[in-house]
Parts: sequence; structure tokens; C-alpha cells
Amino acid sequence: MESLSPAGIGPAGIVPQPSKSPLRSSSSGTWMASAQQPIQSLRTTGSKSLRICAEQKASGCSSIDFSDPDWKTKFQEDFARRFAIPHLKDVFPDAPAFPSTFCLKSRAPPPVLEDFAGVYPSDEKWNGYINNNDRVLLKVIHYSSPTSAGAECIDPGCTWVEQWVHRAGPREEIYFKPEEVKAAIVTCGGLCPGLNDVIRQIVITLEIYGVKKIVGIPFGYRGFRDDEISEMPLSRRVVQNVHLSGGSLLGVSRGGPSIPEIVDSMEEKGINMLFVLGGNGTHAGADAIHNECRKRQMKVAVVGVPKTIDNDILHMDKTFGFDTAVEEAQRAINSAYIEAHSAYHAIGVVKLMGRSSGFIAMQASLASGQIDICLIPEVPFNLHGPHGVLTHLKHLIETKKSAVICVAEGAGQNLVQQTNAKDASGNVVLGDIGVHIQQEIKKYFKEMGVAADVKYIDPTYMIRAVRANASDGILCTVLGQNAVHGAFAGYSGITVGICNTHYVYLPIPEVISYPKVVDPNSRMWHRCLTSTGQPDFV
Ligand SMILES: Nc1ncnc2c1ncn2[C@@H]1O[C@H](COP(=O)(O)OP(=O)(O)O)[C@@H](O)[C@H]1O
Ligand SMILES: O=P(O)(O)OC[C@H]1O[C@](O)(COP(=O)(O)O)[C@@H](O)[C@@H]1O
Ligand SMILES: [Mg+2]
Repeated sequence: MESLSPAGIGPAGIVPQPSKSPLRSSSSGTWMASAQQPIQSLRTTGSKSLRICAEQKASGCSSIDFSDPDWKTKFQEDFARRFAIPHLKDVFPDAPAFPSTFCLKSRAPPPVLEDFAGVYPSDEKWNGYINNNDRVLLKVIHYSSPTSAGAECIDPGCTWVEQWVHRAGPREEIYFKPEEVKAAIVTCGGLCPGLNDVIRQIVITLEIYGVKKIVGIPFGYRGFRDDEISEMPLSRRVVQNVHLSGGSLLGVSRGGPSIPEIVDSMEEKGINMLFVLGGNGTHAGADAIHNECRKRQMKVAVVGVPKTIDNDILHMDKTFGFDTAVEEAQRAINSAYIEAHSAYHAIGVVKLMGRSSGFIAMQASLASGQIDICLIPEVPFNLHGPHGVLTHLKHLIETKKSAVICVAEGAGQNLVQQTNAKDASGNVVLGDIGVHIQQEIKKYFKEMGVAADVKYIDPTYMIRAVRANASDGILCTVLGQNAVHGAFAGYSGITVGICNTHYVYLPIPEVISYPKVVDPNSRMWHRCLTSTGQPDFV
């Protein structure tokens, strides 16, 4: 594995503050944060100090002894180990490296590898490669106190600790000969704007390296075992215009074969580069495939590209499709607004996606400026009672004559009937909070004898099916290209992402250890509250 030893300490002029945290250390000085508590319960308490706990649990550092003068160095060493990206050389120490075939400067169109007789046209003087030791800073804010909005602290004093992750991009040395590569692409889980853009860029970039055998595995992991489904040959010509429409050229699915079955199929098909586009579940699968390939001593690169409009993957500024989803949600919100404002005493309700994370609902509410009440899974609320949503709605109808609510699908699950059902991937099937809110509003106003018209819009699948907008188009392009660069560089069990506007490689387990959620103490949620003007509903 490639890792970087911990570097410098902090930005000039910023002195770590002494601890003001209410959390206590034991007599031995060891940090006593309760790592047993589940992240969700820690996060919903709203306590700053517990936020530190959550970070500790996430980073596996609950046993840090902060009285040890070297704790910071030890933390950074541990961090570098955790965020090291697995490389083929971990398993095949003698794996030969070759000069890269990805050299835009000296590339003749299109590369004909046979012409190079084993010596690829790498240009050492070209500064277009990424050095393996290049790093990107994962966190860029120095919170001087755990009480700062959104503070993520490692120790009670919120000491500045640099956390470096690996920079993505083409390397000068590659570990696969393009003519020996058979690359496969698979898209799993639900649809997401931009899937076709990523597929397209992966294919185009593979071809630039000189790969001739590129296939798509239809309908997610399912396509690896279903005899009815055969692999789809891909080329620049096939994918040229696919980004002009939404969906996935390859199709998607949930559930599917076991990991050994998938790897058996990869062996049968001769696949030695696998690009996996999907969310948390898909990435868990990709990491398991990577480990199974290692166990079987297969020289294979497995690289993920995070796909989820819910934006619930850790450590990334955003995942592709999220921006588009927020933009598309504006149409639904605007319709609800127009309906609500045109009818007498009307309330518009829009349900947006977000299984456990309210990012789309929050950002769409912020972007539209038309929302009076935004409800997300991370922030508990009551419908009834003096501080409930319904009381506030009554106030809005009395004063504004209309109101618009935006609710994330995972919000208020304690208020709706649970089915205990799971989908084919094992995800809990949620109760319909949108329909529930609609019914409760109707009942509430009817019982009061006040006229109220409720217009309910669920644009879920309309949002997911659209093509990527310009910003997501660019993100997909970079992520798709970087996925190929990562695989050729010999990395496996990694995923690609954008971190503080820079592009990075991250080890898969670190990005899926739990779903990223909206921090109710973050500035963004506070901005959303400022914008809607809604009170607390508890
Ligand atoms: N823990 C897991 N290990 C291996 N494969 C998984 C795991 N969780 C989900 N999968 C597989 O990943 C695919 C996509 O998972 P799903 O949860 O539906 O979507 P997403 O990847 O968007 O979260 C499915 O084929 C599912 O069977
Ligand atoms: O109806 P489906 O296809 O199961 O998808 C619904 C789910 O898809 C999502 O949009 C995204 O889920 P994935 O990231 O797992 O694809 C969730 O918000 C939603 O619960
Ligand atoms: Mg999922």
C-alpha cells in the first residue's frame, strides 16, 4: 500500500485552543468517548461533544490517549494507513510496471500498440502525470472550538490535524499492458443522472490507453450470472451519444449473485479491470469482489465510481447526479408553489428522495426559496401538538394564505407504519411520509372546520431519470477518466471522488462505513432554516 507519513502541523498563526469540551477524560487521560453508541443516536442529540464522539467512532480512534504528547502523530500515521489505497504490488510484489500509454502529447491518433513493439510512447518530460506521493487535504477548516458551527473535532481542543488523501489522475507507470486488458463496466442500484456520462468517459479513456476489449455487464451485478444476459461490447462509437439521455445504457438492478459467483464469472469472461458504478451497497460489493480477487491471486483492478443522488457517500463534496437532482427538483417545487398560491388556502407538499440523508430536500429548498417547511431524516419533528408542523401550517395559512412543504422520503419514519419489508438489495422499504403528511393535513384542517386544499407531488422517478446537467457532466467526465487512470496505475479496491474541489482516490471501506448525513448543526442546515423561517417542530 502507498501511504504518506504525517506531515506538518497547522496553519501559521492558529494556535490550538485548550479543551473546553464537556467530555471528560479518565484518570489515565484516555479519551472516554463512548464508541459503542451508534452514529445515528450520537448525531441526533445535537451535542457538540458527541459530534466528536461520532468522528472518533468513524475513524476508529476511540482509544486515543490525548495525554500522550505524540497522539497527533499517531493519529496521522493511523489515518495514512486507513486511507492508503490498495495496490496490485501488495499482492504481487514483482508485478512489472510499464511506461504509460496515456500520453496526450505524443499520442498519434489513434494509438496502434503493435507499432511500439513493447515500448510505449511515454514522454518523461511531459508534466501531465500525477506523482504517486501527491496528496489532497481532506479537511480544510480549522475549527478553533467544538462549539463552532459544524465543527468536526478529533480531540476536545479541536486541534488542527492535517489529514491527507491520495490525488487522482494518470501515472507515468502503469501495471497493465493495454492489449492484455479486458475491461468491464457495471451499473448497480437505482438510476442516477450521469451514469451514461461516466460509462462514456470510461470507454473513451480506456481506448486512449489502447484497450480494445471493453464490455458492459447488463443490469447490475445480476448480469454476471444470468445466462440470458450477455455482455455488451463497448467502444467510443457505441457510447458517443449516450450522455444525451438519462438512465443507464447498461441497465441497473438490485440484488443479484453472491460475490464468489461474480468473481467466478469474471474469471470465465477473462475480466481483469472492473469499473463499478453504484452507491453504498454497490461499493460494499465492489470491495468484496476486490478482496475475493486478491484471495484467488487474480491480477485484477476493481475501481468504483460513487453514484447516488442521495449524496450519502462520505468524504466527498458531492456525488454525481446530486446537482442535477436538486435542479430538477426545482420544477416540482415550483409547480407545488404555483398550485398552492393559486388555490384558496392551499398547501403544496413535495416529497423528494433521500433514504437516510436529507441533502436533496435541504439544497432544493435553499435553491428554490419557495419552501416554508423542510423536513429531513436527520431532524426529528412532530406533526401534532403546539410545536408541531400542523400548528405552524395553520399559522402560515392564516398569515400567508398558502404554504409549501418539502419532505425527504426518509424523514419522520417514526410517524408512519413500518412494513419491515426489504428490497432485493436488503434496503429497508420506507413508509410513505409524503402521503401520511398529506392525509394528516387534510384531517387536521377538516376537524378545525377550516378550508384547506392539499396538492401533493411525488417527482421521485422523474428526477432520477433526467440526463446530467452541465456541472454533473463535468464531474462525471473527471470521475470516469480518473477511474481508468486508477486502474491502470495498479490500484484496486478504490473509489474516485471530489474533495475540496480536487479529485482523489479513496479506499472503499472508508467511504461507506456509514451514510453521510446532514449535520443539523452545520451552517448549511442553519441557512436552510433561515431561508424557510420554520421553527423547531419538537
Ligand atoms: N453489503 C453488500 N455486499 C455485497 N453486495 C451488496 C451489499 N449491499 C448491496 N449489495 C449489492 O449491490 C447492488 C446495489 O445495492 P443497492 O443498495 O441496491 O444500491 P446502491 O449501490 O445504490 O446503494 C445490489 O446488487 C446489491 O445486491
Ligand atoms: O424505487 P427504487 O428503485 O428502489 O429506488 C428508490 C431509492 O433510490 C434512491 O434514490 C437512491 O438509492 P440508491 O443510491 O441505492 O440507488 C433512494 O433515495 C430511494 O430510496
Ligand atoms: Mg444504497
